[in-house]
Amino acid sequence: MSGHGDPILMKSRKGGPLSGVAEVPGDKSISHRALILGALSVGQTEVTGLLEGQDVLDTAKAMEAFGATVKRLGPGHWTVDGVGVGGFAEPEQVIDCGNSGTGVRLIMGCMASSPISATFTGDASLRKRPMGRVTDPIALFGARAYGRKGGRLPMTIVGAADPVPVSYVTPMASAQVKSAVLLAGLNAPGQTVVIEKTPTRDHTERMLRGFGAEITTEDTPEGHKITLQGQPELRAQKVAVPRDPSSAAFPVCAALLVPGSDILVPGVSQNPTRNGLFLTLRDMGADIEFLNERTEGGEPVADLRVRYSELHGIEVPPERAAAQIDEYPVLSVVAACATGTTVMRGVHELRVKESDRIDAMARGLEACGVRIEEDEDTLIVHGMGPGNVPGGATCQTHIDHRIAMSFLVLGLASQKPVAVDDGSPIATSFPVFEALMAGLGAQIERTGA
Ligand SMILES: O=C(O)C1=C[C@@H](OP(=O)(O)O)[C@@H](O)[C@H](O)C1
Ligand SMILES: C=C(OP(=O)(O)O)C(=O)O
Repeated sequence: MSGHGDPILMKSRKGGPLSGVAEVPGDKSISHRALILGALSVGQTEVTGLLEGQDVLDTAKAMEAFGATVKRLGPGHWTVDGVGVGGFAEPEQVIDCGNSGTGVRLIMGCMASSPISATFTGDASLRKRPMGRVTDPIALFGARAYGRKGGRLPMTIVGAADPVPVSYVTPMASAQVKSAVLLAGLNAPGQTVVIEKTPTRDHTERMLRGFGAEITTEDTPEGHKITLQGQPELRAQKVAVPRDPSSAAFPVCAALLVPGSDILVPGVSQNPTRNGLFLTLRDMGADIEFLNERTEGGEPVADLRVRYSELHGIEVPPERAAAQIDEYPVLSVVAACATGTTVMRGVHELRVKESDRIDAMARGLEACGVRIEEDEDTLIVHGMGPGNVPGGATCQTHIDHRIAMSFLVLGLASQKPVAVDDGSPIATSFPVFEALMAGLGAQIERTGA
């Protein structure tokens, strides 16, 4: 069964200003989808800027197991020879999605409407995460799921031999659930409809359209409605993956918190379903300039110039939650270093990520001397003001890359160093994090296994 490697103890400490250019890797969500849609297309898809994080590498392996041919030509440069919609072969082995909720949930969706079975597993974090949110809607297509109690991995999905199209209102704000339903709808006849009350990241819709599917979106009284015409022939594409705003968040927040810093983060996706953190930081007083705004690979991108700023706490608009869902851990670090209180409501989805991120951040921040209030759906951070967070703790990361990187950012701005018990999960989404942060002048080190 999947593990996540040996723990890597890491520590960060205060140093001089951060400066230079931070070229963060390709977007994780788009990288997964480029491989998956490439595998479901006819012909050879060519991807540049692919994130070579473990989550995406696990999806690449899975696509091979379902019959696609996936090749690496050079750094971030990959090809996928697809099998076409409905062409997935039955994998001979268990599909191990490692740490990746996106990987497992999207892949379950794409095989659910084919007459094949597949068994999925993942690491100790992924095996705790709920899969019922995907197995419920794919059952409507005719697929069956046999998993552990609570809808947990390992789990076998028996795809529908004779799928029917589905109309589904997502019960939670989740792009993974929306995408799983749309991907299942590809191999069903007729129209599959997804309605989401809160719009979530729209990469699946944008990319399906780019690969030739007939897909429309409209705002209706019931919510944001997406209609997909089933059984299209998807055609191979060239996909240029923009840089990941969720990874950019770490150098951006570090530069805002370390006095005297001035950095440039080029080519970061500014897709409005992903840019919530940058808007929130600006509301807190951050000096972020959006330069050279343009479109690359069908996504709006900009170069971000970020300078050290004295920040103040705010009530974060809850309607912005979906557009910054993965950024709350590092936002709570920024909030701890800001003056005044930051209130984050509408964030219950954080409890079912790689870890319970509300709990992980609350416990670690408390250990670093910050006062926190929380309930099921809320995190409130009482900011201590610039330079006033004591730090000096070892924070538990619970096999969660974003928790690890967030506390390492905190250590750059706190009085005493901050350690994390395990930085190894950082490789799932941001394998060059340490080198990139070192290049900016950040003091982050490994302190032993
Ligand atoms: O669809 C995607 O690529 C993702 C959707 C989000 O998850 P949910 O769908 O669970 O909100 C996000 O947290 C995850 O990092 C990536
Ligand atoms: C939640 C995340 O990823 P996933 O759900 O794909 O594991 C994340 O990267 O923050």
